[in-house]
Amino acid sequence: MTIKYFDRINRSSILCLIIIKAKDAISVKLEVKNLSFAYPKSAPTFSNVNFDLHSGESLVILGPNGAGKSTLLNCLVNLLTPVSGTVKINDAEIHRMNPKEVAQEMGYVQQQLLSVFSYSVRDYVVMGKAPYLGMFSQPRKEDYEKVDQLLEEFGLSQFANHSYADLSGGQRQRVAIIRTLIQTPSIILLDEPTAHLDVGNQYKTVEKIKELKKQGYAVIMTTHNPDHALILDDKTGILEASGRFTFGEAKDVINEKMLNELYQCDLSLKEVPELNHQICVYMGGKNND
Ligand SMILES: Nc1ncnc2c1ncn2[C@@H]1O[C@H](COP(=O)(O)OP(=O)(O)OP(=O)(O)O)[C@@H](O)[C@H]1O
Repeated sequence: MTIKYFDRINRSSILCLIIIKAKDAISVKLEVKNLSFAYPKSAPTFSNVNFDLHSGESLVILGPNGAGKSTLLNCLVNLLTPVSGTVKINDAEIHRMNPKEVAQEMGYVQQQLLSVFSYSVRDYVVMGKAPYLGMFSQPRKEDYEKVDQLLEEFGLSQFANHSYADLSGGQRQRVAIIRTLIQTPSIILLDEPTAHLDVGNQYKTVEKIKELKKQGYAVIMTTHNPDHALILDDKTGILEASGRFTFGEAKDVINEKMLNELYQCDLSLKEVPELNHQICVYMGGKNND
């Protein structure tokens, strides 16, 4: 088993959540077969993870703290080597690809975003182009124009010339997503992209993912909020503490029994007439009264 260095993420501009984009309308297929992983001298983190994801689809991965969601994403982007199983993008096995090739296909926004960069936000974001640049080449004017356009779209223009290190956790998270979009991968993974966000920015992020799907991206995100899966109403993966992974449509895999067992908490699913999906509500023990 090989644990690759975190530092590679910066060099190759792989960022953590997963999004897949159809480059120039090319359709993309991510195929995960019988994927199992264990840290050294530890019980398996997960076993036999199986799913396919296509361009324009999203996969929301739910699971309690420590279940292995980040570990699974790290295996998908080839930062961790699984004990067994395969990950293929358009039939190419990811473990046979070099870091630059992986970064051209997959953009990864990790959960822990380092605050050590002294670059301006604009320069940090444009580094998303790194997988396409030669050793001595520079980003082009069009690359900076795209950066400025995305900063504007995400409401972050006023921070363009600020130091990345001075941003708040939530601002860094959104800037990291923009850097991933500049990377124009075929696949983007987002690990808890809403973790540092206020409630408004959480839902804006979910809406952004809907937009990205429409543009042809496929998105994989981890979250602790089942409502994100219910809103996106697409593929959902449930990773239990036991390492068992269940994959299916949100409406087929999310139910009250599953939620209560997964989170060891009194949760209900409620219909909201104005919405065409259910929402998850904490019952505060009312179900046990
Ligand atoms: N480098 C490592 N070596 C050994 N064990 C590890 C390592 N990294 C993580 N773990 C363990 O693997 C398990 C899964 O961790 P992981 O971070 O993937 O879970 P998670 O579902 O993403 O958790 P959270 O929701 O709290 O972010 C945990 O028990 C964690 O302690």
